[in-house]
Amino acid sequence: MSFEYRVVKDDELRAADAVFHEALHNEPPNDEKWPTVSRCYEPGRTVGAFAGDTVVGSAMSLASDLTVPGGAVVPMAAVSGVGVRADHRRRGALTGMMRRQLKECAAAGDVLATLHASEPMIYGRYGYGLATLTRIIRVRSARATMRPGVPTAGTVRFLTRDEALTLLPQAYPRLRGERVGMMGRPPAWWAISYESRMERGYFRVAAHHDHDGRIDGMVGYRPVEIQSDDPRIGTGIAVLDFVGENQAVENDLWGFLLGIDLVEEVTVYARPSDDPIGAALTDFHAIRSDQDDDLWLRVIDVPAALAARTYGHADAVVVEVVDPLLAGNSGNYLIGRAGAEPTTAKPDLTVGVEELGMLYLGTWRPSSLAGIGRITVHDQDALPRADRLFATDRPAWCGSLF
Ligand SMILES: CC(=O)SCCNC(=O)CCNC(=O)[C@H](O)C(C)(C)COP(=O)(O)OP(=O)(O)OC[C@H]1O[C@@H](n2cnc3c(N)ncnc32)[C@H](O)[C@@H]1OP(=O)(O)O
Repeated sequence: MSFEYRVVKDDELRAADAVFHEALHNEPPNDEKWPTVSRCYEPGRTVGAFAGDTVVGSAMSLASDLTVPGGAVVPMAAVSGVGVRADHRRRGALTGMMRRQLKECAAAGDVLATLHASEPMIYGRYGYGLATLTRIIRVRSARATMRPGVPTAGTVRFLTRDEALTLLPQAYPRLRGERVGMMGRPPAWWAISYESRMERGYFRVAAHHDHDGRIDGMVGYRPVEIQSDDPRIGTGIAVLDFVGENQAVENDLWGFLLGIDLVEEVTVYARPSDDPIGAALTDFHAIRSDQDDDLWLRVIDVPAALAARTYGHADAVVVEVVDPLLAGNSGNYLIGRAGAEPTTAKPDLTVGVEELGMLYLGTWRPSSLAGIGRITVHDQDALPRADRLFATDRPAWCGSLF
């Protein structure tokens, strides 16, 4: 059976959303919850796979933006809500939707697309490369004491639902700062990550306020059960959002979370790899952390993306980009301190568009990818230059789950 791929109409959105919920083994929202869930979708940005009139696959995106090396903010599609009905799987529905979605996003002017992958084996074939890494940090509260002298910056206070949904979107752009990999949070993001979670049940939201009462940090968390036969073992908390404007604010947010009574373990799901919490505690063994994949990035418009970021100090290299899905991207690019532009010069390196996504925010060095056979080197002398050109000062990090 072949599918039709097209943009989902407004009156088909609920059926498309049900496909996604069922693909994740969740019950689709009832009439009461649908008004909130419908706000998680932006009009005209959901692509469906249709068998006749029936939607059997769905993939949506939000119109957002991403901070790239050098500080430019680039239009980005934040892809989410991907699912195919279990009785229609492995017949190409996802492939058809991904291809159609890339075309739609390109037409909308998105230079990049990003997603968080449920399974890492899936999205490389569509040109998504693992572009930022994150740390899942677990802290045993009972062993966690802040060292004396750790700077603090204000106070933490719980927000009501209405406060959270009005005050946090206003505060976030300032907190985002210039960190590479951080993204804009459009209204639909707040519907997905805060409003829906608050509506589904217990989701606590607290904001950090500076000494003038201005919000400069936020955390959102929910309690989770810790498996144990010991009835005295308390609960755990899972922190799904944790952003502070500066280190002192983040120290306070950590202090707040680790000070909540009857909590055995605090797990923060998305922290940058350079979060210094371990060194801020008296007992480094109070924490355990796992590296995890964060943003998968697909460059939709290669010339625009390469021109948008800045590069380190090194002589130029010529990089050939190969993009089997969006042919206009394939070609040679001269990349140097002054920027990047198409060239007819012969390439020093050849990279697939997936690997370009891995290099773009500075997370991986070209020489590392060459060492594992993921990019082809025509001139070995170009590799250290490419390493310096693509390098960034600080690890890229997104921090917004979607
Ligand atoms: C960004 C997000 O929203 S993440 C959430 C993603 N959603 C889910 O995980 C929900 C549960 N899973 C699903 O709904 C579906 O299985 C999907 C969406 C992952 C895949 O949909 P399908 O229509 O079956 O994919 P399709 O038939 O187009 O397969 C495309 C390719 O990916 C491969 N593939 C698909 N799913 C998987 C998987 N889980 N593991 C490994 N390979 C996979 C297929 O083998 C195929 O490979 P090929 O190109 O070499 O032929």
